Amino acid sequence: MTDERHSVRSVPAPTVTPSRLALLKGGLIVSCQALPGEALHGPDIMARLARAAVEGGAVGVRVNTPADVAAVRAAVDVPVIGLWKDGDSGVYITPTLEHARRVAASGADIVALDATDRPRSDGRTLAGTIRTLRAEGVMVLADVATLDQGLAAQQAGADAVATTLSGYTGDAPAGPGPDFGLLSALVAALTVPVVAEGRISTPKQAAHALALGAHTVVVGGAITRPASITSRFVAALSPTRRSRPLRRTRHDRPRPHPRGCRRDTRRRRCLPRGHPRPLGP
Ligand SMILES: CC(=O)N[C@H](C=O)[C@@H](O)[C@H](O)[C@H](O)COP(=O)(O)O
Repeated sequence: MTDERHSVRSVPAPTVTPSRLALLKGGLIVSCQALPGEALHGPDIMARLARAAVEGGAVGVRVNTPADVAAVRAAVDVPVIGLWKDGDSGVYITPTLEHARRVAASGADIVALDATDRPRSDGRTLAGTIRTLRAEGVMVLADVATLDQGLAAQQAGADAVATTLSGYTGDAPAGPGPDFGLLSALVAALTVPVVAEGRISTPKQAAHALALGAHTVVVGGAITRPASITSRFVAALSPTRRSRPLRRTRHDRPRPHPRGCRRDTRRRRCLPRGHPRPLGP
């Protein structure tokens, strides 16, 4: 369990209306997330990242942890999709009803949660969780990996469904790019808005998702994870010197240390062979 639950400041819950979802239609949502151990981790930095995304034209942002949601909520006036990653296996995106309530209370306009059919750590059913949140006035974005999960989430009352978890649950291997197949299937079968999310790394892919019928498109790492972006360039220049950003979730699980690397314990990362040890704090 992360310690953000103890540090979040209280923010009045926003007035939640379906028009919040309408505001996102046809636009780009930028996922502003940095996990503990990553250079950009922290609410203040996420707030600045969210502001930069809005300056660039984002119609919404997606933010992890109550603390980051509160900071971002105070910094931007676009809809905030909040979530709370807890753990790195099984159901870890807003895994329980209490996680969802805390995210909503921190100022999220919409709460994203794992809507797969896997067991939830509070023993509640997905349907019961969604029903309770909706009764409390919380809008729910259901993160799914399959068409059946999308149908079940809609049936349970989710306001929208996202392809977020495709490739991360063992239902199907993650491809290198977005799961446009699942997106199309969800668009054809559901009446609630479908959000394209996961491994969208180019403007062309984002535009294609909209052309396939996505209500809105979420892009994360390709915009807000400079370590990952840098490593792609580094790998292209010299694959043997590839640097590896620290990853914490199942989605971003730590990768094996490269042969001959040295540990930089102070910054909790590994240094490729030949990398100079950093100076200063
Ligand atoms: C699977 C999972 O845990 N996804 C998380 C959901 O909040 C984030 O780590 C992703 O960055 C986000 O979904 C955006 O995706 P991408 O960074 O690929 O554009």
